[in-house]
Amino acid sequence: MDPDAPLDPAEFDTDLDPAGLDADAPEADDADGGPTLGTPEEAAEAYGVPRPEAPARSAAHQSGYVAIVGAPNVGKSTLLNRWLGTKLSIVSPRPSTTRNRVLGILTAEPGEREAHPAGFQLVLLDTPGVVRPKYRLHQHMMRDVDRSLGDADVTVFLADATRDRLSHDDHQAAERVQTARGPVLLALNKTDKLGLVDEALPLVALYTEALGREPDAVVPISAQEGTNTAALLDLVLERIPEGPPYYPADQLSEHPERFFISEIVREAVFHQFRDEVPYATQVVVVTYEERPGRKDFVACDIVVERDTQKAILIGKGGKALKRLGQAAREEMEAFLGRGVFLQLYVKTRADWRDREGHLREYGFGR
Ligand SMILES: Nc1nc2c(ncn2[C@@H]2O[C@H](COP(=O)(O)OP(=O)(O)OP(=O)(O)O)[C@@H](O)[C@H]2O)c(=O)[nH]1
Repeated sequence: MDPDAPLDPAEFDTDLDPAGLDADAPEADDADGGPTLGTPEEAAEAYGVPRPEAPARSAAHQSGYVAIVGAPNVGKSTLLNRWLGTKLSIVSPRPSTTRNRVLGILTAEPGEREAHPAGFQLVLLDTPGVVRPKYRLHQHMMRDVDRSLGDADVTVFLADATRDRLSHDDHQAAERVQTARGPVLLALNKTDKLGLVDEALPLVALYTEALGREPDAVVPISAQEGTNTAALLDLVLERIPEGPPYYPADQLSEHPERFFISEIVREAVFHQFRDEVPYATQVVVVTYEERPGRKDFVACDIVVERDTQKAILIGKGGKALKRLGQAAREEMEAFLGRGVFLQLYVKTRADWRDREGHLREYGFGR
């Protein structure tokens, strides 16, 4: 059997009412629920980290880069989405979902926010979870992390508040964060899972030791519930330089729609398949056509490393692939706000995660 032969194109063309992603997005930063953690000052005091002198709130427009860095699965993409008030970066319960740095642009135009009347623009960088590289792919991912740390005016070092000690990946992340160009804010996430926020206190000392310095601030948050995420944003803004916007006010990202389309398929793979399959999967958008008066036409290759993985993705009688396509199409329609006609093809590229040629073809290392 030719591994590259297209399957019967899985066609997913039912009439779904495309719903705006915003409809499901949590209210930006004022959601109820989770423990109330108080002001950043109280939080910093509770966590025994003196809050250093923060610069006075700027009267001029501010702009800068903010890197969100941490071990896999700590909630970096969830925080990016929370701040943007929309789902831009894919999220899954499995570690190492994010593979490229995902850039989201948060703009407040002059007069839009009372606390920041001059307006601001933050270029938020969601980075892949820090791991010890096992494949060449991981090396590219870690280069993305380092590049983000080098670009960032402020780094948010995100950690899981529910751990009782640092994992190997947390240590690796702390080591990389040591190279951050600007201030480092330690945010302890998932506090909604704690009975008392104080349970996370011992982590502050452990992270301080791993970083080799005191963080510039410590903030317990819940990215999922929106607890203290606005306070964290305020602490970030206090450290962002004055400057003009880099991007037009209505631009949310610099990635093309094709990038998000491939990420949506990849996210669906993470949600529907277990073990190694999602990690061995890359998605390439082969065709993306907007067709006036008709649904958009999207064709994607789903690339895996082994024929056994291909068989799993396709499933008996193509059932698994059909289910995957249906979920991905619904998400795409919500993202694009338009109807989509989606075709998926599964292909095998042996060991692509370790083949420089394939990695370049898939956009790593550019
Ligand atoms: N309870 C709880 N779960 C959270 C919170 N933030 C994120 N999560 C969950 O943690 C899991 C990982 O979240 P992601 O945002 O994908 O984490 P990430 O750090 O971007 O992950 P990688 O891509 O692996 O680096 C998902 O199941 C999220 O729903 C939180 O504040 N509270």
